[in-house]
Order: sequence, then C-alpha cells, then structure tokens
Amino acid sequence: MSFELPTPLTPLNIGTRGSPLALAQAHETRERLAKAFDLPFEAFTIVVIKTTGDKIIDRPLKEIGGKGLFTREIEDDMLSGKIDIAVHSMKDMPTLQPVGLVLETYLPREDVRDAFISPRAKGLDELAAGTVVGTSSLRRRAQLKLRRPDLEVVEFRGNLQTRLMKLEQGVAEATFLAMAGLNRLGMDEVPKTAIEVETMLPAVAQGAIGIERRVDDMRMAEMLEAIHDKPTGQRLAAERAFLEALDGSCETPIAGLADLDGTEIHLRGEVLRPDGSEAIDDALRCPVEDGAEAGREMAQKLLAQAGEGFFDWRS
Ligand SMILES: NCc1[nH]cc(CCC(=O)O)c1CC(=O)O
Repeated sequence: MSFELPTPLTPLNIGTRGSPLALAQAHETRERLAKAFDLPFEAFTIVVIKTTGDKIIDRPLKEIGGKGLFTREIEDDMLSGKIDIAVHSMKDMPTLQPVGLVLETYLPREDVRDAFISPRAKGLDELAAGTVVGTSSLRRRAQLKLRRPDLEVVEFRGNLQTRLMKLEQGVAEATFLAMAGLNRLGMDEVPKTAIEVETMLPAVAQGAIGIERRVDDMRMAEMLEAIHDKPTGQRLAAERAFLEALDGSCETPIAGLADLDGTEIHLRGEVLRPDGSEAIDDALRCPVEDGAEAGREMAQKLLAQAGEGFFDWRS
C-alpha cells in the first residue's frame, strides 16, 4: 500500500455530532474502515463536536437560519487538522462544501422512507380533524397539509429521542421520523408505520451517510475509496444536482428520490408551497451517468411550472 495506515499510536480522528444517531453513524464508519484495512478499533478515535445547531435547541431552525448550522464547527476542525474525516447525514448537508473539503464518499443507503409515528394511530387517515402533529421539517409539514389541511402542525425540534419523548408527553398525537434513523439505532419498539415513497416522497439524500475529507488528503482519499458505495453515489449525484439547481435551503419544501433500475436512474422530484396548498411533481428515467444533468433539468422544469412566489408563505 502506498500510504501510511493509522495505528493505535497515531489514530485517525473521526469527527461527528454527539446525538445518538450521529454517534451510530460514526461507529459504522469506523467499523467499515477497520474491516477494510484489517485494523483494530483503536486505530480510530471518534471526536464529538458540538455545533451551533446543537447548542440552540429552543428556537425553530429557520429563525436561527444560515447554512451549515450543523456543520461549520466540524468543517473548521477538519480544515485545522483536529479531525481527519467527518461523518454526516447527507440529508442535512448543503450541496456545496467549503473550499479545501470534499464530500464524495457514501456508505450503503438505509431505508429512504419516512415513518408515521404514533402510539395510537397507524396512519394519517386515522387522525380526527384538528389533531396535533409535530414536525420541524418544512417538507413534511407541507406534505402533511397537502393531504390533510384539517390537521394542526406544531414545531417539533430536537433529536430523535427528544421528539419521541414529546410524543409520549402528549405534546402531539403523531410525528414523522426517517426510517433510516430508527433502523440505525435499532429502535424496533417505536410504534411506526413506514410510508411508501409514492405517498410521501422523502427528502433528498434521506437515509444516506456521507464522509467528508480534506481535498489534499490523499491517504484519506484512498482509504475512503475502499468503503464507498457506488450505487448510493449515483443516486445522490442525481438528487443533489436536483436540490442544488432548485437552490434548496432548509426554508423550501423540496422532496427528491433517485432509484437505480438496472443501468437506469428513476428520478422523482416534488416542490410544495410552504402551506401545503399546492405541490408540483415530476418523474423521469435516464442512463445512470446522466443523473446529475437530469436532476438539473427536472429542477428547471419544476421552477418554470411553479412560477414566482411559489415558495412564499401565504397568509
Ligand atoms: N434532520 C434531522 C435528521 N437528519 C437525518 C435524519 C435521519 C437519518 C437519515 O435520513 O439519514 C434525521 C432525523 C429524521 O428525519 O428523522
């Protein structure tokens, strides 16, 4: 091998946020690297980094605003060399990385679907008018309102555990969570019903873990190549090009999913008015290598159909 592997004496530092899900994802990354290079776990140190988004937990995310709320501190620590790589939920990642960093390694994708979570109901159809549903996701709020304008939505921030606790306390009757997070944490006891993507198209990159590194770190480039999942990379190339061309921020309800079907990509996309009064969607098939281009084209088509003011709040 042409590069120097980490050892227990000079371990590789893996940066992550501190939530149970973030830690599970960092541990999965460590396991895959250790296995690929036949190294002991001590060759990798998991470094927990607190981000602005983790520190401010009492305000809606859209009020704090700004891109990279959950990534800036982690990326700063990578640029300064405190950590070598960072493990992220791709769903939360901006489409552009800071100069000096690249994000092009993905682990095999988990279940992409959303789950309906409620101690009593199995699905939206069982909820009576006026029932309170908790979510902090603009996409899920808009998709919910589109189907059930008669339901109430309340802001539901915090990590997975916090949201489940709020449900137990009766703050809301139901909520939505990504199946991926529940699966990765082995939370089989949570009362959940998976929602098919035809009913609720997931967020771009939902269920995918990405690993970021310094652009000039060739040792990490070679190591990460060994654990990269190519099909996930191909799907995310299409989805993230779609998102980028829509200029999607966390304040725009956007959904997108690319599936692989042989040598073809099947891309589905959706944009919604924030109040859920209208949705526009599209679907296409193209050769795998054209996924990113197709994602951009679909975005332009949806933007043209949406017209000006589509993403503004209606009062
Ligand atoms: N925005 C928070 C977030 N980021 C990634 C996941 C779940 C795991 C994933 O989609 O990879 C979640 C929680 C959720 O939506 O339930």
